[in-house]
Amino acid sequence: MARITIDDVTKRFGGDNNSVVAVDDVSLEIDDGEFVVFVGPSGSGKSTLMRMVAGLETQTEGDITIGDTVVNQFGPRARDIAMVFQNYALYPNMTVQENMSFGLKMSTNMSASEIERNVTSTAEMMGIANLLDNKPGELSGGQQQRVALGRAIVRDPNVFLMDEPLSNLDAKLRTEMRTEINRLQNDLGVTTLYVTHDQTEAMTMGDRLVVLNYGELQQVGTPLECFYRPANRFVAGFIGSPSMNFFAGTARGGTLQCDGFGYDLSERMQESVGSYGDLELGIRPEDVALHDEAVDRNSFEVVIDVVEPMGSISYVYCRVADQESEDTFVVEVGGQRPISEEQTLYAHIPPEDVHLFDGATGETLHQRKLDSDIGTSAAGQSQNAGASSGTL
Ligand SMILES: Nc1ncnc2c1ncn2[C@@H]1O[C@H](COP(=O)(O)OP(=O)(O)OP(=O)(O)O)[C@@H](O)[C@H]1O
Repeated sequence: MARITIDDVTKRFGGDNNSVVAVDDVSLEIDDGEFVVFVGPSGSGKSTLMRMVAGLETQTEGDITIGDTVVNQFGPRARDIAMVFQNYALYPNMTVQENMSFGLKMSTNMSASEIERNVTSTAEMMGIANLLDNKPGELSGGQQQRVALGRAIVRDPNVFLMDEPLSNLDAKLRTEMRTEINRLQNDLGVTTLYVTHDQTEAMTMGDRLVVLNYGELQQVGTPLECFYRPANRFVAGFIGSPSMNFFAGTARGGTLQCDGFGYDLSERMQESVGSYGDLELGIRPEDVALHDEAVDRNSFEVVIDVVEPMGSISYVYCRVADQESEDTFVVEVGGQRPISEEQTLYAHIPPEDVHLFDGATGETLHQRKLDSDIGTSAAGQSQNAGASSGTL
């Protein structure tokens, strides 16, 4: 097990004239035994950051420390890490037994019988003991992924690095393996970095999320902190599914004038943001209410675009009435509530659930109220990149 420190790390690809900044001055501390998920859209620098920790890529600037050792000059072998990739990277001509033994044979002085014992017990733990004589081509995707995980675990490394390990699996298997990786990480207690672009995966795995966009750190915090206390509009929009709804508007004298409706800013909101300026109002789909009539000044008529039944809930895609804009926002309602596209309904946005963002910078200016303290992150630190925490 090991603590990992990433210190002012930048990675630029290409020459001076057409260089790409894949990772931009990222600093991060990962605790011994912690499970940290790098999450962000495609091209945000997640894999590059992980590959630098692995020693597969060299940073342009900054230091990476594993345990007490600055590993900048060390190749992957010397870092005592095990990686699991999206494409499994199993050797097709070797049996499962041989695939799992290979790393141990190459990098340890273990005897053949010791290696066999370790491989067998890990294969039993992973539920693949009956497949040890098979070759990867004879296995399903889920079984291959178990072998890839088993091969990493049997090496008993200081650090696990996993780059989108579940993205080739179907939805059901993905959910199963997600639970399994959580359980394994918990049992083994090995420091783990996990890359995904899937925010649902990110929310359900890991002690802390590292949210990246365009190579820049947006927020580091527990999944709940990132969900309820997003550092900026990007995090608010990225974490949570369906995404937070946003309404752009201009505040004048305490009323936020959005396209098609005015929203009275509460006293608490005005304390956070003032009464004038360009803002974006953010509200989660589960926090918007749909009524048969306007309940107060902060209600507005909507046109129902599409109703998506999901079973216990439905997603209702709405537009603000009498607007040319085709933009929709989504409301979550109970699955048994009958809603049709022909109905006239009014959306109500409760002030206690509203987030407000700076219209120009996206910085969080005001956060929703919470019923309880969501706690601090596992490492006792929540790093909000360039954002105020706002008023509760
Ligand atoms: N070897 C390379 N040469 C040039 N540019 C690269 C190289 N590797 C990555 N990049 C660029 O660096 C940026 C970050 O890429 P990276 O693969 O780290 O993103 P990512 O968040 O992991 O994306 P994805 O989810 O699509 O894998 C992208 O703009 C990418 O095009």
